[in-house]
Amino acid sequence: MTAHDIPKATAKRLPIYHRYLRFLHNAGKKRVSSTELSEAVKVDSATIRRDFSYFGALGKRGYGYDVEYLLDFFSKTLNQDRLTNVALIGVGNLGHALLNYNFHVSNNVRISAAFDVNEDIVGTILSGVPVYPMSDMVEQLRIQQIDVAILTVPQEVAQRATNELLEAGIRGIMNFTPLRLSVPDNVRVQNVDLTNELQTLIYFLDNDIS
Ligand SMILES: NC(=O)c1ccc[n+]([C@@H]2O[C@H](COP(=O)([O-])OP(=O)(O)OC[C@H]3O[C@@H](n4cnc5c(N)ncnc54)[C@H](O)[C@@H]3O)[C@@H](O)[C@H]2O)c1
Repeated sequence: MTAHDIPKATAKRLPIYHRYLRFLHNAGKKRVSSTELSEAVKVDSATIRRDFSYFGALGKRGYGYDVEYLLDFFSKTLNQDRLTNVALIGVGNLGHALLNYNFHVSNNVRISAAFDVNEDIVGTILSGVPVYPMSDMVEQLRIQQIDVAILTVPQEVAQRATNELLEAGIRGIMNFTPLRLSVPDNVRVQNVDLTNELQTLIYFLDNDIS
């Protein structure tokens, strides 16, 4: 089974499993039961067993799951062994926060180039990441073989910046702007909306849905 055949909901949980397995492995644990895993990652054990079943029978009754084997398996599935360089477009409030964070918990993704129009920061290095002018974007993305970008520009310029990203051959955009971007079918957009997330949380609390 390839990553493409895994249901989307399962694929979304893989990084959560992966992070906890890495933690267990670092702590020297050799095996873990689905109940233990369930309590740690807050996913019910039936879901965990079903998720894992997509990868073949990985668990053994009465033994649980082999931590090292699972970790190795998930690392490969998630491409954790490969470093992916990501670009950040728009280094304002949110962009700065993301640059500071720079995905420290993960060994395999990092923002390696940032782009902005603000003359005050262009040409500087922020949190170890060079900030280039937008006019260098197409060239830099090609040189650095970057095909994923995080978009944190003002809404009014979001489509324009996206068009430039498309010109540079981008394949995936993590879109923090409120604009629904127009992209061709072969480009994937992941919209991130914290307000939405917060409202969903409040809705669940108000309606007592677990
Ligand atoms: N999804 C969320 O939950 C969430 C949360 C906060 C903000 N946002 C959105 O994220 C975006 C950024 O918010 P912010 O508070 O960091 O804004 P900001 O104004 O602080 O930063 C925007 C940055 O983009 C740069 N910029 C402007 N035009 C540009 C262009 N054409 N090309 C490249 N860079 C350009 C600016 O110089 C600035 O550095 C906004 O669209 C905002 O609505 C989303």
